[in-house]
Amino acid sequence: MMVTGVNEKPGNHQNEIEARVVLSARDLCRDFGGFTAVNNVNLDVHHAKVHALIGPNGAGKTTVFNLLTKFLQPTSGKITLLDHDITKTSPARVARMGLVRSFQISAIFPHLTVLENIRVALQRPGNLAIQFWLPLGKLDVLNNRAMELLESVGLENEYDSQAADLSYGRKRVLEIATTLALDPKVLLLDEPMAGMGGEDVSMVAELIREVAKTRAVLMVEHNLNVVADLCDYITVLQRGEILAEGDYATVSNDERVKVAYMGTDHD
Ligand SMILES: Nc1ncnc2c1ncn2[C@@H]1O[C@H](COP(=O)(O)OP(=O)(O)OP(=O)(O)O)[C@@H](O)[C@H]1O
Repeated sequence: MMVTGVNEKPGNHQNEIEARVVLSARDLCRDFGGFTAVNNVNLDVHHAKVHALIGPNGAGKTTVFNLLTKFLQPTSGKITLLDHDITKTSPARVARMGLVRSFQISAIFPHLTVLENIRVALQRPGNLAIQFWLPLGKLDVLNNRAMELLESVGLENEYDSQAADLSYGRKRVLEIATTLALDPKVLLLDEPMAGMGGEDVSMVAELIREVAKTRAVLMVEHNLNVVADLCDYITVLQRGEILAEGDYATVSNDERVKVAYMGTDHD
């Protein structure tokens, strides 16, 4: 029998963690010269949820990503990560704090093996767990951790293959695995399904679903079937502003969204 304290309500703590906002933007604006690319955007990204940022070309999605990861400074507004104000923090520091962005396939080394790619990622600056072990000469720890990571994404059988020889979808899985080496609290994915066929889309969607069990995922995605299937919450941008937000049913039934983005023929 499970014993609980008088004041404890089983499940409440878990609910609190799951409801937790880990990344937020308030009144985020970015001008380029006289042009406002992002205008008063407010976002709350929650732990253990998949949040999509969608919108037509030029809506400001990439600029929002660049602002959140600090590759761009906002003209005004505030960004908070895990209750810390990161509005003026450097990109390297926000990455160390747990906000990690995945850059599609170009981020992997094609002539290294799958395992070597993960080892490189594990040895990146900021990966304190591994730096702690290496001076002790425990290189096996690195290999073990790399294999664990490969198992967690289903690439363990390809550990000795050259990354260049992987299928397109598996290259994407490997790339996401390299970002997991940093143990992000918030993972930003820029069009993770770009250029992929159906089977690969299912494989990567499954991985994202798994990854989001223990962290927040914010993704820019054009494939609306993926968004419908995978994402808990959707923010629709248009001309730098939030046009609509909510779950897929809410945004896909919004007349303004139908007109501006989806077209009325999308089911
Ligand atoms: N460095 C820049 N200088 C000037 N204008 C820029 C700059 N970066 C983006 N813009 C403009 O800001 C607007 C938003 O661009 P952004 O790339 O964020 O849109 P997006 O939603 O990511 O589009 P896409 O889906 O085509 O990638 C566009 O009109 C773009 O031309």
